[in-house]
Amino acid sequence: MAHEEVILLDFWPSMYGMRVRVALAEKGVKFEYNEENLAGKSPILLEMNPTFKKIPVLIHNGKPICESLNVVQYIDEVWKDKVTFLPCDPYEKYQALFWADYVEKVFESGRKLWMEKGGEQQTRKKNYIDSLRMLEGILGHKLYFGGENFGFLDIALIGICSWFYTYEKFGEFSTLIEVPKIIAWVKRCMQKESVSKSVAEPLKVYDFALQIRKHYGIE
Ligand SMILES: N[C@@H](CCC(=O)N[C@@H](CS)C(=O)NCC(=O)O)C(=O)O
Repeated sequence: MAHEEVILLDFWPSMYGMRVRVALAEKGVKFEYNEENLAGKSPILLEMNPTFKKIPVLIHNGKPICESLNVVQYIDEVWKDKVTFLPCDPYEKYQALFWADYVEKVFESGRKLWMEKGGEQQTRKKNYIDSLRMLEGILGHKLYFGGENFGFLDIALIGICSWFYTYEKFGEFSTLIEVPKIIAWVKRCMQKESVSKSVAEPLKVYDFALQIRKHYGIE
């Protein structure tokens, strides 16, 4: 493709942002990274995503694409010459999209582990672990969710590895014991530079979570 401008509006601990970072790295697309301050959103974020005012936003030659799974599909279609994320077979493709959508539930149950307080932590923990176990079943004995290749569902989920430590600390469990195949999958994914260079450092994320809890008086 001729000269093009690719800008990513992002926030470093965001699992949604990590999807886009990994997708761009997988395709070898160079981009300008713009870190957002979500407590004081930039005029460009408000202009580029007036509907939700959320990161990530990919700005391709001046035009915004919003919603992380949408952005990853866009990247897959625009930069076709490298790897492909979604299978060509319609059934396989829509299965991948279905499970990528399910990942939202996993992210949301993980968020409740560290953002909510009160007596329901055992239920939250169970919901979170059950949701990951469901995905563990989908992974089965495959190398990646995409089979032999790292694909769309792998990209949709991988950012969660930056948050495992935080979830473990607040939920008091071991991810390795609960979902060992997911941990083995994370290790395989981390061997890819596109992943290891794009995901956030778990201890830094934990520190961030502690600050947010303090800010909202969750202690
Ligand atoms: N469904 C959206 C979720 C994105 C999202 O929740 N972004 C958060 C950061 S992780 C955000 O920008 N929050 C700012 C806000 O809610 O005001 C996606 O997949 O892109």
